[in-house]
Amino acid sequence: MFRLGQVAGASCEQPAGWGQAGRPPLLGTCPRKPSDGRGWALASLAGPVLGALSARDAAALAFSALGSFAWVKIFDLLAANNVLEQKLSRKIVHITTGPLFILTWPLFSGAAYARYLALLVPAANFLRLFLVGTGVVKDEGLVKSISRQCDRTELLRGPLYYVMTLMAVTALCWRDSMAGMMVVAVMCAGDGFADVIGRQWGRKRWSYNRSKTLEGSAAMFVAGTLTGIGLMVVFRGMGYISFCAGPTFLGVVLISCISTFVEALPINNVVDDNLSVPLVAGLLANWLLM
Ligand SMILES: Nc1ccn([C@@H]2O[C@H](COP(=O)(O)OP(=O)(O)OP(=O)(O)O)[C@@H](O)[C@H]2O)c(=O)n1
Ligand SMILES: C/C(=C\CO)CCC[C@H](C)CCC[C@H](C)CCCC(C)C
Repeated sequence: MFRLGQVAGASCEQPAGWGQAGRPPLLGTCPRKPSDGRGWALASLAGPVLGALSARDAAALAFSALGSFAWVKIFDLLAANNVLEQKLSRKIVHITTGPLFILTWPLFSGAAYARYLALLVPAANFLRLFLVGTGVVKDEGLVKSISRQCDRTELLRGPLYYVMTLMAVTALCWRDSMAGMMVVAVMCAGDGFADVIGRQWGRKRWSYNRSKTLEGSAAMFVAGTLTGIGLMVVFRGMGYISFCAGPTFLGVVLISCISTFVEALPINNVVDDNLSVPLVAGLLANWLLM
């Protein structure tokens, strides 16, 4: 299989399977020459792009893209059929999609372009949220499963920031950086569990923010810490990162603690916690976990 590294590195090299004329095959067949020049130019571009993907990367991308669609759809159906309360459906999507997404990273090859391929999945979700949120595309199920009050414009805030953070983490951190794992741990599991536990069992309200509770913050701290450690252990097991457990886990605890404090600040009207929490966690992790 022909890889992108080869394309970038050796423009003179002609991939196996190209015809005598030096043109790319399109999905295994020889394309008929389109009548207009622009069409032929596009077909010529598509060939190398498709041909450049290894079977492994193509399968990983397909799995991640279909998985993201199917996962959100399951909660869309559960909320639509009132099996799950809408708020809980939204929070389960919030807690699970980020960690599941980064667990698909090892499916991709070691090619330099692999992270950008993986990034296409949150990017496609960004586009979907944007189109549905602005009303260009109608998707009541998506609105019901991930908005608080069945208001499509809500998709343009928390959920959109959430996928933007996943895009940033994929491009900047990828699988050999603990910072990305920590960001996903506190934004997804931490913030998500704060809501689920705080809403259900929260009693003691913070004096500086009456809408947040001690129980919610405790849940965020525990979930963020355990998910961060869990992701790091998994990626270490696969050989992508290495660390010394004692100081690293101490760093995780500290980052989780400070992120929990930031989440409970009364600043949600100024900056969404899908931006403030990952930003603080990412900066701290970059400093403490490198
Ligand atoms: N530390 C926290 C965080 C949340 N909550 C509970 O969860 C609810 C929603 O929390 P919040 O973070 O304000 O959620 P939203 O901003 O509404 O949703 P999201 O962050 O998903 O955009 C709060 O009213 C509260 O009952 C809590 O008790 N303690
Ligand atoms: C409700 C959400 C945030 C509100 O705070 C989360 C919105 C999630 C997106 C609609 C879907 C994101 C999908 C991921 C980029 C990919 C998941 C892949 C995996 C294999 C399930």
